[in-house]
Amino acid sequence: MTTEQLVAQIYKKKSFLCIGLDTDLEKVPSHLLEEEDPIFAFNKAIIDATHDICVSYKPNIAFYEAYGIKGWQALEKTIRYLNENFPEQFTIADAKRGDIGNTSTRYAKAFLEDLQFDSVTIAPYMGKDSVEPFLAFKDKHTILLALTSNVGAFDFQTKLVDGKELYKTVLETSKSYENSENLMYVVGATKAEYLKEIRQIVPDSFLLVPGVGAQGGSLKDVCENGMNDKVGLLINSSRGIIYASAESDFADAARHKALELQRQMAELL
Ligand SMILES: O=C(O)c1cc(=O)[nH]c(=O)n1[C@@H]1O[C@H](COP(=O)(O)O)[C@@H](O)[C@H]1O
Repeated sequence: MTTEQLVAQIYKKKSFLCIGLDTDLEKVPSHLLEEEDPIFAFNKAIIDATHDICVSYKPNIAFYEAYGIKGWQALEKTIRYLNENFPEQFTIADAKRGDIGNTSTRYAKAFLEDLQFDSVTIAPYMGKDSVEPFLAFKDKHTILLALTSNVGAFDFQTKLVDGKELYKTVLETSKSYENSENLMYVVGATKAEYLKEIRQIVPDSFLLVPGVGAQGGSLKDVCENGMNDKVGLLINSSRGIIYASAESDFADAARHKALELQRQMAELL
């Protein structure tokens, strides 16, 4: 999917919501555990109930890998279901990969070519040759961790290196990578006060902003500081939406929570 197509969807739906499919069998309604593939059954119900009010889905790969081959099969079914039925959705493999070049090439092939995700999250720590293999895919997007939502972000990301915060160096340096137009960045919603400065470095890039809902980030603060003239934001919420209820009404409850966020987004557009 191109960035222009993503922007068009955002204006059409008046939504820049990304729903996180962090599917945990300890949290899904117990009646689903009788299904042949409970993870996929849960994801499908959530997608069917919310696809018209969000523009993106982000399965976090850890939640699938944790169930071995069955988890991977559920991930495959989920991305295939999305691509076949809702091709307008921007899909994110939240895998946080990145390795020496030839290994990154295999990760990129797995998520962008084999599974056909639109994008994948990448850790920048290993630098240029670990990121560029992902950027080589046309109309696919590499979402680089810049300033993350967790407390550990202060261990390295905000530390001064040669007089500059490390996350700023990540933003600036990555702009010189080949095919850097395919870059997006992760900035946690809990770090909204940093967004104005981040926008000075990457005014046009899309930012994936997780951390509203369960982690306490504010949608309003993120939009005030981080929105650009093409919106430029994808706001992710996972637990706050998908686990709104653990009963048989879970999909309706998820829709209700997603709708609350979408309505706030529509007002901010
Ligand atoms: O890359 C991410 O998506 C990510 C980066 C970050 O800084 N913080 C963060 O929470 N995430 C992911 O975003 C999701 C947030 O989930 P909730 O806190 O349940 O909304 C999880 O899948 C996290 O792994």
